[in-house]
Order: sequence, then structure tokens, then C-alpha cells
Amino acid sequence: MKQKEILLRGLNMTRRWGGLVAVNDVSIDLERGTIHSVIGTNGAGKSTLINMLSGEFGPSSGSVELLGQDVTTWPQARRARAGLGRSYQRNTIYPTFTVFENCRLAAQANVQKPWQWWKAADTCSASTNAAKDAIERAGLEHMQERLAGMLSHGQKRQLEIAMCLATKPQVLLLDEPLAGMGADETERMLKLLDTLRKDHAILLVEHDMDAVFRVADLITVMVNGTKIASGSVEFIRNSPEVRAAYLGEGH
Ligand SMILES: Nc1ncnc2c1ncn2[C@@H]1O[C@H](COP(=O)(O)OP(=O)(O)OP(=O)(O)O)[C@@H](O)[C@H]1O
Repeated sequence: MKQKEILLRGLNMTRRWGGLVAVNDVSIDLERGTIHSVIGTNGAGKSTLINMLSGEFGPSSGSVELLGQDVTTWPQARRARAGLGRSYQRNTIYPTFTVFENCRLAAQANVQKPWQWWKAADTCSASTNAAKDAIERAGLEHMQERLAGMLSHGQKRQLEIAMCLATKPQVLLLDEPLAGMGADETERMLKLLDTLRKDHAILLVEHDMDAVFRVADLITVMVNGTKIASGSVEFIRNSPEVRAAYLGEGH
């Protein structure tokens, strides 16, 4: 049997905001070749979880391991350089730059050599290659010279994934990549996630349940900061606790 390759591991993570426990003793493994989705109602703690894994802020207790190394105290930029990519709920693109320029900037920003900013950007071939590769993988080749601000909502979300890929991550943390998308855009994004699956470990926080049930390999369900269930799509679909706590009968 193929050996599991755990790329990112959150262990017994708890995050308190004053008296509020936003995430309570949650552990999660992200494995290469797997889309692991975290679902839960508003305020369940999904963004807090993703923020602790990405390094936006640390856990109040618990730890995070990236590629077998304890990174709990590492800031986000250091984790990013070590292979952790993240896309945001909010738009992080530069609208007056092209698709290509946005990706190249993302690639350059991930290099730990600030003086490279002083070089003419087009001489920096590593960033250029990373940007081209990311654009191709995200299926945006035909619009790489287009200004990012001119893209449709769905294309902007695709660009955000491309910008994330330009940093050459092993792990992708995706916070609601389908938010606000129409049916066609959703289909395109699901296809993209499917193709990215084999090379990466993907964490998908998403409200669109139909999409989650179609694309995820594993699902973790959170309620009020606590993990109430984690397992295969079939396991979650048939779990009475999950149905009672969260899902309607439609799934
Ligand atoms: N910076 C903060 N300061 C205080 N409380 C916070 C902070 N961030 C989140 N919380 C609280 O922690 C809890 C979990 O919030 P979180 O945003 O992680 O939930 P979520 O599952 O991502 O919700 P949503 O689906 O609405 O995005 C909520 O009660 C929220 O109000």
C-alpha cells in the first residue's frame, strides 16, 4: 500500500480570543494527493484554523508541523518559503497589473532576497518561469497579458490560485475559493482543484456543500470551535451526528 505523505499537520490546536474559544483542541493532517475540506456553520472556527496553519497568528496551545518540522513559532512568510501556500477570502491581486505580472510579483515576494526587488523584474528568470508555470497550471495562458482588474470574478479567483502556485507551494490552504461564483465558474474551479490534487496537499474551507462533496477526499466538520467528525465523504454523509449538527437531509 502507498505510504501516506503528511505534508502539514496541526496538533491539538486551540485558539482563544479573551474568553471565547474559537478553536478547541483540533488536530488535522493534510496529505499529498488529497483534498481535505473543513466545513462548519458561520463562526465555527474554520478561518481561525486556517490562520493558525498558515502562520497568520499562532495557536494559544498546540502545534503545527510542516514537512515534519515544527513551525509553530514561524511567521507566515517563513512558512510560505518552506512550501505553504495560501489563498485568501479577500482579493489580493493588483488590478492595474497583468495576470502575468501579478504572478511574477507573487513569485518574487516569496524569495528571501529583498535586494532582488531592485533588479529589473524581467531579468529575474526564476520568478518569470515560476509565474509562467503557475499560469499554465491554473489554465490562464490565454489571458496572461490581460489586466487583472478586467477579469471576471471567477477568473480573479483562478488568478489567486495561480499566484499561490507561483510561490511553488507543496501545501495549498484555500479559503472559500468558490465564494460568489456562478455555475460555470464553479465547474472550472473544481476541475482546477482536481488537477492540483495529485501534486499537493490541499485544505479547502468552503461553504458550497455540493462542491465539497464532489471534490473532497476527506471532510472535517466543525461546530462552535470543536471538531465533531472527520473522515471520508461517505462517512460524513452518513454520520447522524453531522446530520443533526450541521447538514440538511439533502446530502
Ligand atoms: N480576531 C478575533 N478577535 C476576536 N474574536 C474572533 C477573532 N477572529 C475570530 N473570532 C471569533 O472566533 C469565532 C470563530 O471565527 P471564524 O472566523 O474562525 O469562523 P468561521 O468558521 O471561519 O466563520 P465564517 O464561515 O463565517 O467565515 C467566531 O466567534 C468569531 O467571532
